[in-house]
Amino acid sequence: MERQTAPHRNTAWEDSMPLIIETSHQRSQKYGLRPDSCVDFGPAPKTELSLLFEKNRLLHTHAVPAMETLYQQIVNTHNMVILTDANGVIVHSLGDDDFLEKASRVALQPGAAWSEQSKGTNAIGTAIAEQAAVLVHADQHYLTANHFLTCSAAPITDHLGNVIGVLDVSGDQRSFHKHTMALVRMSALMIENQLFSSTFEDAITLHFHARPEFIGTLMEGIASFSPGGRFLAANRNGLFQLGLSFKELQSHTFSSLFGLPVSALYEHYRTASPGLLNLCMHSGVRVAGRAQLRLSNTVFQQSLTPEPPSAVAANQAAAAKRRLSGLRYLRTGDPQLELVIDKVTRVLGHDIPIMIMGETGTGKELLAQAIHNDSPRAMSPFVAVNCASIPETLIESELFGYEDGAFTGARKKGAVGKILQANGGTLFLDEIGDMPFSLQARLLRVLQERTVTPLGSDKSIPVNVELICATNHNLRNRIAQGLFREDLYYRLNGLVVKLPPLRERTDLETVVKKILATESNNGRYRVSDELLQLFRRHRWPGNFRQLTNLLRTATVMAGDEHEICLRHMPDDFLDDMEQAPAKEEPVASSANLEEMEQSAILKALAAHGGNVSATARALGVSRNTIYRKVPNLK
Ligand SMILES: Nc1ncnc2c1ncn2[C@@H]1O[C@H](COP(=O)(O)OP(=O)(O)OP(=O)(O)O)[C@@H](O)[C@H]1O
Repeated sequence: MERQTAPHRNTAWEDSMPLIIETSHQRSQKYGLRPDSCVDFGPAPKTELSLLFEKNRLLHTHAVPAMETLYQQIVNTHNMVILTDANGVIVHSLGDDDFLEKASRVALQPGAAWSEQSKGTNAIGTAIAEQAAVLVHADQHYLTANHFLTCSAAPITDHLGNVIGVLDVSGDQRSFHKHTMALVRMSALMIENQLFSSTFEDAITLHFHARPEFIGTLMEGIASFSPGGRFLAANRNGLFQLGLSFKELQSHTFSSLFGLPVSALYEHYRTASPGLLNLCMHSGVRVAGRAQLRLSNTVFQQSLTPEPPSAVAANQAAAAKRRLSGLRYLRTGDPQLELVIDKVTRVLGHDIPIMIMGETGTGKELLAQAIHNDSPRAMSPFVAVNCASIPETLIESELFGYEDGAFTGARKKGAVGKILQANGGTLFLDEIGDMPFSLQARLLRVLQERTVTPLGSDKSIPVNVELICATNHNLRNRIAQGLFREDLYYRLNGLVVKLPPLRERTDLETVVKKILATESNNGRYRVSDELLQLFRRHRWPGNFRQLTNLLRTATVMAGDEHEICLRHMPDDFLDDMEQAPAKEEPVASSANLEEMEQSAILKALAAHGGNVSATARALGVSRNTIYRKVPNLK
């Protein structure tokens, strides 16, 4: 019987697939598997899962944002996004509920092994065996039990080129989409770049490309050098552009590769607005570059001294960067946001916990970081913890830290928890509503007693942190459901602010321009009027995260063109627009009536500069009504 191939095949990469599948089937046979083999689909024991998460903590941390972004692109398509370790064991998965249930029957869940040895030909195992992106469709899977699937996987490699994991999208084979593989490969690259950026501190990192507009995109090459200019590593695109292997590059320096002494690089960044570097690679190809200097955990864009940077320079540059990411840079003209910024500005430095509410991607973390940067604690650490993305079993050790050998799988020397890491600075607890109930009492104790006791230790360590929390749950509902402690809630909600969703923002055009300026590095792109109209009608379920991602891809699609228009939009975005042509009018349930009332009051407040009496007069209601309807105003 002829095996099915995924529809719409046409690239060279796709042409090599039949051979890869054939070879993989031969390997599967050698492993002693039979197409009708029954494999173990049972869930993995909890202890094994804890160890798996602990071993892959770094990969997981950097992969989750890319996975969530990827998932937003394929939501409601009967697909799931999967992250595995280097052996094909699933570490994390996100998916549509209906498909998750079906998937759990073939063990597409954390702890399950998808190496070729255990499941025969499949995208994850075959991507590991081939060290390449692989699409396995329907009956190309070796096991008959997996024939209902279509899977696209891309390996994730570290800065040395070792495969450390796999990113995969698996779904019902009837939901095959020709863009999925490209999305998976782009997301894997994004994770690799994230990991790469976090690997080197005390280093010069050069972002480069032959076309300046590609700097800051996924296409850019990245290479790191020691402060003295010795080559350390390059990302996948960096190696490709340099045209040398990692081994060959090890004997090179910044100067031998880019024809410029490191001292000239420092000199370049002494000027007030240094612009892009114009470099000539050892091969004679000219590239544009932007250097980034990382010193002792501090990232900064521009070295301010002629000498190899000192700690003083690092502090100056870090301060410059902080000024550029303070609250006033979030002001882009939306009245609801203006009100939020005014409120948080008033409590800065008063040790009042701030609770930021808002849908996913509305910029809660960005706001928290800006609050920290403008606060008197700006010189101390800002530490963010996402309570929803850390597996429940790890939150406790992540937050409180642990002593040597406190639990199986713990690192030998113990670890400092995030609370202590934030000492003197700000602790940002994202998705606080997802904090396990059992840990909420411990967190409350830390806040009240201002001490932390690491796991496996009997010593309490004094700690002083400013707390900012964020949630997209309604915490009062969670209290009513017995999922969130009321006492913790009242300890956390000193000032509650709500970030408006993108669809309600009145500054969409400014926001789009701002994102395009950041993404394209030199502001060369603009969005066509027609597309902007479409953006205004869209519901933006992923808010800023979705918009940023969409514009990032669009700038790559637009290439040399200056105007981004409909044809640069991905199909799924256009499909969404067709299905939901206009922002739906809100259905008047009592819950969203309340929200609508609140939103109208907030808008009126903004129009009256936050003056409650003037707002009350304008709306024809009493001041008390306003305080009652917007309880966070006090
Ligand atoms: N005002 C803004 N201008 C430009 N980009 C923004 C803005 N706000 C947020 N973003 C971008 O949107 C993405 C999501 O932002 P952020 O992580 O702060 O949102 P969030 O509300 O904390 O999301 P989640 O609830 O999912 O954790 C980030 O890439 C951020 O840089």
